[in-house]
Amino acid sequence: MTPTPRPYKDYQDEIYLDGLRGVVPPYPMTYAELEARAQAALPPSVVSYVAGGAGDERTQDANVTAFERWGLMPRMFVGADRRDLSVDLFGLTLPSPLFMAPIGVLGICAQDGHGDLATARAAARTGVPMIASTLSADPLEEVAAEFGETPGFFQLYTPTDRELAESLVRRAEKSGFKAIVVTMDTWITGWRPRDLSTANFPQLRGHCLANYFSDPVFRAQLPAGPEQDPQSAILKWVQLFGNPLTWDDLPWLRSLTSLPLVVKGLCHPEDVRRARDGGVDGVYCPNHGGRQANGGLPALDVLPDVVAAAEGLPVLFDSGVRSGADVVKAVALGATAVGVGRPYAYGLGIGGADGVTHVLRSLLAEADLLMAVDGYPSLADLTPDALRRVL
Ligand SMILES: Cc1cc2nc3c(=O)[nH]c(=O)nc-3n(C[C@H](O)[C@H](O)[C@H](O)COP(=O)(O)O)c2cc1C
Ligand SMILES: O=C(O)C(=O)c1ccccc1
Repeated sequence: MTPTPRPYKDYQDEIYLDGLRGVVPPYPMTYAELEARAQAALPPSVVSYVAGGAGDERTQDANVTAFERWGLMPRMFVGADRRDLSVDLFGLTLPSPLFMAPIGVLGICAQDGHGDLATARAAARTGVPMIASTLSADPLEEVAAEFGETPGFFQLYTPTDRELAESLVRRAEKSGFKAIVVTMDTWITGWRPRDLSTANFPQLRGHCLANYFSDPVFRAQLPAGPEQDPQSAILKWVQLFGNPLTWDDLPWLRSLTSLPLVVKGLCHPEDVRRARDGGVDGVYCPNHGGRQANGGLPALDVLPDVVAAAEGLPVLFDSGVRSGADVVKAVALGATAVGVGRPYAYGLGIGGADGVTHVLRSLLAEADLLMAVDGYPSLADLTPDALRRVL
């Protein structure tokens, strides 16, 4: 079924109509306010985990400021009164290029600890796909059950135990996930001063192991069920978590599933070419929101070379996207689909599924209105030519 183009600008009309009725917008309308309100609402250790990045966070900050160096050229006499933001990805027609990047330990951003389920509900309401992290507080089957008509993707952190990896993928297939996204850049976590300051990172584990604890292959390796002996279960997970995969493992990864396979963390054109030759269906170019390696390039700056090396293969992008204008710019630089991480985690922090829905609808309304105002009625019109460098 092809979804009809959605007039995302309607969110603006809704807010103004509420205003006429005397309703004050319950949620913030700028990213700065969203961040401030979420950080005030969430416990300090959760804030350090979500907001923090690697080293002095220069790469994380540069991800955001990289967008300021590009400007969209306005075009007139276009008559862009109807916009089509839809995207074809892996045989699916998505209503927009926006998606939610995988966030591990997302549960703790919601007051009831079930942030993964709330996010999946927001996906169902908005049509914006969620890439569900391996590291979730609720089993992937329960997360998938909340997606409604919206497709969902499963992000795999490949454990060292191949049988366990296979079991996770089979479960994702059975639950109706539409693609497997394998993250390559986080088999070990980077140097994160904020997490080190609060020293709470290890405690987060208790809130993100539902997929392991519910897995028969994992459970078979434990002396007792994780319910009776959580300590041993967590230690087992630590042993199995990070697999420093090499190119030799790509044929095995490819053989794991007939679902579309996406590799996340590819920034070097040579890696993109090798992944393409290895039969992946899409490449995903982020730098993990600057959480893993400091001293690197802003993700947006590597995007054009990744797109060129992908030679027509879909390119998913994230890291630093904070506005609808950023989504438009990433598409113009060649991204097929554009993800946000922290913005929706903050939406969850201030208002659960409603908060996430607000963040997503705001991003989409802003992108849609920008395309209307600047005369770009469809994503196909957004090419690198539409952009100029800000001097
Ligand atoms: C709190 C947090 C947890 C994350 N956990 C995961 C994860 O489990 N798997 C993964 O592939 N990426 C993870 N990421 C990275 C995101 O998928 C994404 O690349 C990044 O957040 C994008 O940058 P942004 O936050 O600037 O939008 C995480 C990011 C954050 C902020
Ligand atoms: O924090 C992250 O970015 C992430 O991906 C992760 C990795 C291991 C454990 C928890 C989160």
